[in-house]
Amino acid sequence: MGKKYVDAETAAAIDVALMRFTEHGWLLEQLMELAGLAVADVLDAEMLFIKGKEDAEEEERPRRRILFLCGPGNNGGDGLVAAKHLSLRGFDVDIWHPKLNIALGGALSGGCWKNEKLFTGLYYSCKAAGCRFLRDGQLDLLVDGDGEPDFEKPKLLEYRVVVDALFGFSFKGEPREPYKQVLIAVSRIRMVKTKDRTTVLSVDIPSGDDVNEGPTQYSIHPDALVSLTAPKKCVLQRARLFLKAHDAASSDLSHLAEIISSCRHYLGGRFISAKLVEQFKERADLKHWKDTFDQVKMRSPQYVDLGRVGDIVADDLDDGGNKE
Ligand SMILES: NC(=O)C1=CN([C@@H]2O[C@H](COP(=O)(O)OP(=O)(O)OC[C@H]3O[C@@H](n4cnc5c(N)ncnc54)[C@H](O)[C@@H]3O)[C@@H](O)[C@H]2O)[C@@H](O)CC1
Repeated sequence: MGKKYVDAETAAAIDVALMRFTEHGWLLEQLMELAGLAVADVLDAEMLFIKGKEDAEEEERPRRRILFLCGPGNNGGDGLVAAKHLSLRGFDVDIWHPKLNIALGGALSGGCWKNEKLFTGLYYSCKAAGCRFLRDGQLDLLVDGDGEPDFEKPKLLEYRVVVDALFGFSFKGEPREPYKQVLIAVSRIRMVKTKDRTTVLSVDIPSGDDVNEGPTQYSIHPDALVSLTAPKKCVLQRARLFLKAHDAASSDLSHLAEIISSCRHYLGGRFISAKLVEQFKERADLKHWKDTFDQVKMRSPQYVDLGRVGDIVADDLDDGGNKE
């Protein structure tokens, strides 16, 4: 019973199995393209929640600006794919990807980045789609809505949406720079109380979370999360934290509870076959997520809307899912 939420080790093993040539035969490029496409589709749908998109009049265009924060691994690659698709759909897309900046500057050449060719290709397709890459130091991390918009050095709050594609299921330990300062800045966005503040969307894992243990002091608390293949344990830990914080007397904790529970949760990356379910049945309940996708077959091929993280808790408490 249980095991619906997968741990870091199982998520990595599923990834390896999917890409084993004679087993499931997926290529990383294929998985990443579909994962990134799901993120783009979710964001497009999310825009209906986010006021200001409806008519794309010229004066509204800054409201359609999206910033992608991309980390050094494949989570960052999902971000690049989603950025490309959204730019092709008419959004103004900026990308912060420090590892690509270093690679393109020549410092990472010589084969020390296994997927350099894939990422360099993504760089050029993002550029061709109209995305702008921010140079080092070009992003103003102050979470301060005042002052004139500065196209050359945009502030986080000038974006309508910030996409957190910093870290996925291989994140470990305390974040290193330059990512640490960015995590701290983005986590502050949720504290801004203005009506149309920047929306934060996380890819696969809210960055800063310990994949198995859940939120840490560096965690981003997104408005929306797109889990890929199957939600990870940190989502369940968030749900547990929500219940604990919800019952607490302190107003800070109840604010945190509200933030966690209101996060909208989606599932993308439809890669689960009956064979994969069978292969991993001792470690994970992938059948549950395969069925979840199967139920919505034709309506949204790229993703499923799972409701709010707070709602998932209630379901899981009912069926005892993942209780150790
Ligand atoms: N099976 C799936 O559903 C798919 C997963 N994909 C994505 O791939 C992700 C996993 O990719 P990766 O294994 O490359 O891992 P991540 O993208 O999680 O990141 C690994 C990178 O982060 C660095 N890192 C780890 N801890 C750090 C720390 N504390 N401070 C700074 N840097 C740190 C590592 O050195 C490595 O460069 C998933 O979360 C998902 O987003 C997709 O690309 C393809 C499909």
